[in-house]
Amino acid sequence: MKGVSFLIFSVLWLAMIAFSFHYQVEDDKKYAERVVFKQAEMFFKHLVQIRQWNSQHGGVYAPITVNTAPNPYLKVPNRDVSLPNGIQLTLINPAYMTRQLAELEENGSGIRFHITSLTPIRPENKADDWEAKALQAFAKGASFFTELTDIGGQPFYRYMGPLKLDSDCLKCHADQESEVGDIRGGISVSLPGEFIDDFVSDRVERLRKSHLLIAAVGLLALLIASWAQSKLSRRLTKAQSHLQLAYLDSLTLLPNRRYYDAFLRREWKRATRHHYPLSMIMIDIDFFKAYNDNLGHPEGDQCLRQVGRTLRRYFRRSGDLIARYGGEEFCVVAACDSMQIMQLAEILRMAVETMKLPHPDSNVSQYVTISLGVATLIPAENMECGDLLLHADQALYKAKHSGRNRVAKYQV
Ligand SMILES: Nc1nc2c(ncn2[C@@H]2O[C@H](COP(=O)(O)OP(=O)(O)OP(=O)(O)O)[C@@H](O)[C@H]2O)c(=O)[nH]1
Repeated sequence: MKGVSFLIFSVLWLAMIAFSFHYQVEDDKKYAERVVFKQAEMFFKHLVQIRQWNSQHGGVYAPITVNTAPNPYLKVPNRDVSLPNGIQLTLINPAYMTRQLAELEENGSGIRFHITSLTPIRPENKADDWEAKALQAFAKGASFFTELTDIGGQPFYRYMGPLKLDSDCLKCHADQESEVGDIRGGISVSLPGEFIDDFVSDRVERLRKSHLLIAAVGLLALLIASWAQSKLSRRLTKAQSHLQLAYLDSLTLLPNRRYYDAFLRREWKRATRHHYPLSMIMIDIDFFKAYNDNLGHPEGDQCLRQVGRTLRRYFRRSGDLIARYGGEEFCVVAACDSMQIMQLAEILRMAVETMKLPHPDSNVSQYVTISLGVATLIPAENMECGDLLLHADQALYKAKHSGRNRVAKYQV
């Protein structure tokens, strides 16, 4: 893994961790909200049960005190009674009881609930804007209404459920034009937002720690992988350069004799299996000894490099090979017929001649030239690849002895 890849993977990894953190925090918040609304719903249902108990008894009597004054909106016979010992009692109906409980609850736990209706008998039971919205929703068939909203600038999780008129209710509400099953109003339950703040901040802290740990472990793993990979690639590069040294001629950077031998054997076997012709060109620089003698060995090396570069330009196909055979000799192996190899040989000869590399001591040209011996065989089981080499060598001998700077073909 190179530096850039390591950086990209690290950024991707950290982005994934950030996404996971954000997703889980949001999910936990939603979960906490669901729990709070569920609590509010249970609170509402519990209140309804208590109210039912009260209405089943037609209300309950309690001593009249400063906090429990007779309910002026309760128009029933025997609302206030006196015990023989003189104690004054007043009837507490479900609505009155709910209001009293609401006061206790708000002062105690901070949970607020409010019995309300769109047409309240008691002005204090008037619905606030949010409750009015909920009551309108009940009128359209909603069975409950929830929202995270604010009361007096403070966040509250609010739940509201409808109150339906039953036969016990009619004992007190007989004067109203209502029937059993009608929605008489509702009770809103409001839980302070701060109820879940502690839970959420605790979860966020835990998630932050676990995500930081996972991010660090991931980065460490990436770092180790990157280090291991760069070590491996260093080894590979080293092995590759050893391999190149083993198979490349260091002067011309062409494949060397060892590579050529292996290549020829492999191509020979393949051509034998598939019965197609294999051709070879042996190439030798003309009067190279004289070139060396005249210009010096370093110039001779330079000449070999230039000839090698020029010849190499014609070999792009993976099935063809040009190699430095040894000394000032080059060798070509190609999977083609005799006509094609003759054409290629002539192209190579002209390519070297048109380099116009001055040769001060050549008998055939003022420039460096080459002689080429060409041979083609369709390999068979009873032949050897050395036969092809021998034929090409004999053709080269012919080219040399018939004047140099030419192509000669092996003739049986
Ligand atoms: N500079 C240099 N010369 C080399 C290298 N390898 C072989 N030679 C020289 O190549 C020359 C080959 O000479 P010969 O085999 O006599 O052939 P020639 O002079 O080219 O004559 P013909 O091939 O008959 O045209 C020798 O002088 C070798 O020293 C090399 O790597 N560098």
